[in-house]
Amino acid sequence: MCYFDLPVDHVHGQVSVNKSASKRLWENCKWLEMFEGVRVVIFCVSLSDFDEYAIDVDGNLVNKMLLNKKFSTSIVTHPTYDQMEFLLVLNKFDVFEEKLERVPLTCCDWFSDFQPIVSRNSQNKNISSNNINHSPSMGLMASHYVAVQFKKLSITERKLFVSVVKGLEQNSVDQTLEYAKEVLIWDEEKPTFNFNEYAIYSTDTGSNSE
Ligand SMILES: Nc1nc2c(ncn2[C@@H]2O[C@H](COP(=O)(O)OP(=O)(O)OP(=O)(O)O)[C@@H](O)[C@H]2O)c(=O)[nH]1
Repeated sequence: MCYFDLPVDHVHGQVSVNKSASKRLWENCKWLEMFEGVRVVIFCVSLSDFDEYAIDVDGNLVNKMLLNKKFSTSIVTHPTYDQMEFLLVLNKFDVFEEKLERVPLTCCDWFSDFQPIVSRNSQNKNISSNNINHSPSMGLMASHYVAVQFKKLSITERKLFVSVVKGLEQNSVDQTLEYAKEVLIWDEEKPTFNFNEYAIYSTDTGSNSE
């Protein structure tokens, strides 16, 4: 199992990709030096991990989403990332949607209290999620729920930004990288930012309180 962290060098307009094997991440902390000067960490998790299993560092078979949870918690609370913004990228949305038709999200212990309100319209994947006359799809409800679960992990006051992506679609990836740039701009303007104004327009899934 591997994780991607994408340090975005906003000043130089560069994005460097760092794919790290989780085992090495736990055993060797030299990689922390690579994050010097990085202002946003893009933490990538496959939504489709919820019913998959992997061997952890102790040799136990563990649900991949629970491993993501453990790893995410350790990253978010690590002092190295104290001053960095976090963007959680929930990848493989297409696989996730397809999988939800066969496997309930609740099969993962962490998501056991997921109770979507299912209407007939929400079954129809052809309906645009932007159409306010129709319920959101199961995929959207479930990805929103997963995002909130990750947000709840942050014991700090820090905001966790979330983007849902289909990694094989260029537009989808581009949108996420654009969002990462917006996060950096938000970070720069934070000291003069009007938070009340932001609350009105934000489509973000919210903070820990949600
Ligand atoms: N359908 C789909 N495939 C994807 C997406 N993102 C990555 N993949 C594919 O998934 C495969 C595994 O890629 P990664 O997730 O990068 O690799 P990995 O982490 O070693 O694999 P997993 O442990 O299975 O997640 C590759 O064939 C990718 O092309 C996505 O959003 N949708």
